[in-house]
Amino acid sequence: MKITEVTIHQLKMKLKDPFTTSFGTFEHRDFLLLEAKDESGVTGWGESVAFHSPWYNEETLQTNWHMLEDFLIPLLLNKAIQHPDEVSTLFEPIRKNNMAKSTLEGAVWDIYAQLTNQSLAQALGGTKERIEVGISIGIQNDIATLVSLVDGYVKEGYKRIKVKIKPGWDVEVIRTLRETFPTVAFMADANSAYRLEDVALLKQLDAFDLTMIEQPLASDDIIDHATLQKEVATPICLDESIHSLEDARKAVALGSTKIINIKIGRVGGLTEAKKIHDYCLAHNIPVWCGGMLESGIGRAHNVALTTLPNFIMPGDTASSSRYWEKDIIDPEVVVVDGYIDVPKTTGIGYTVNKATIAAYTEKKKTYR
Ligand SMILES: O=C(O)CCC(=O)C1=CC=C[C@@H](O)[C@@H]1C(=O)O
Ligand SMILES: [Mg+2]
Repeated sequence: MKITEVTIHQLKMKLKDPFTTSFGTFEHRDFLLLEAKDESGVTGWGESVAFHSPWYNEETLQTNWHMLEDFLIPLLLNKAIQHPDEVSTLFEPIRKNNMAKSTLEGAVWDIYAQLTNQSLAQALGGTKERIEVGISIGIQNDIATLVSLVDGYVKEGYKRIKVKIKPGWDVEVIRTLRETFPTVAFMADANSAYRLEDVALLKQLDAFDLTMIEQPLASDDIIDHATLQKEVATPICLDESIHSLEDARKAVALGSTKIINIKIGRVGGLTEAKKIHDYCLAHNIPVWCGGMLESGIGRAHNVALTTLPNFIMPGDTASSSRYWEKDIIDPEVVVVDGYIDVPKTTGIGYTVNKATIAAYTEKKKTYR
């Protein structure tokens, strides 16, 4: 297999619901799509999950475009490879920049699956025919609004509801949700909003039977999470702290985490994501697939990854219609009663709608 052409598309898509983070509120999702062609003309697609500003990690659309154009595409273009696993090996001389790496590697996996007449799920070794998913709800202006949103999603059939917490928006919010929805599976994502000194407050959350608390402490920490896990009963799940198999190994060895949120872009691609999955399976650490407000292409990659056996907790891969008036794939990703049927067709399993992509594209560039 030889990649002979790459096109980077920069898109802006309006979010149906504004997305509030520590950095502010986003009305739109800006992102890169990467379209790669091999020498036989087979086309594969990848998606950069980097945001337009470095609030989640140090990468942005612009750093991704720079890394792809000046380093990663030149390393791969016209290079004969046998398997997508070789892409991350080719990229080893490049430090970090995992989201940029994942963008190109994902397109190669899509091409490889088509060339071997497999779905991406099959190419990864996945066997599930449907995957169970949850939904992530951002911080709301008041608790009544949050309760109403949760009620709607529970009625839609989502089996797990993820809510954000931060100092001042935590114990009372979770208490109200638990009192209103006694049996719903709730988890809380703190996005590093707390410190080890907040242990007494975080222990109060033990009363509400959360399935996990995601990333309570610093985004580059493993040590303090181990100390915290000894103090709280609720399982800690790491997201931002885990960038590689090595990070996962150390976090598991230290007892810093009982669950890992795997995000393909954060860990540098599907090959590394599979290695982390396999390691966690061998060490009885359940994993689930996190979300990054992806378009249909990133969503399709998440669906395929989630078919691996140790993805035993519902992930954040909600339906396309949760985010977009019109997604860029046909059919869109649809959640029915908390499940997504896994496509059986080759590659990512959804048709990429180039006309819709063009409608959202602000700029693009082709490399040969
Ligand atoms: O894609 C989705 O719907 C999940 C989005 C989501 O919860 C997150 C995306 C990026 C950073 C965080 O805010 C949060 C997460 O940490 O998982
Ligand atoms: Mg998270």
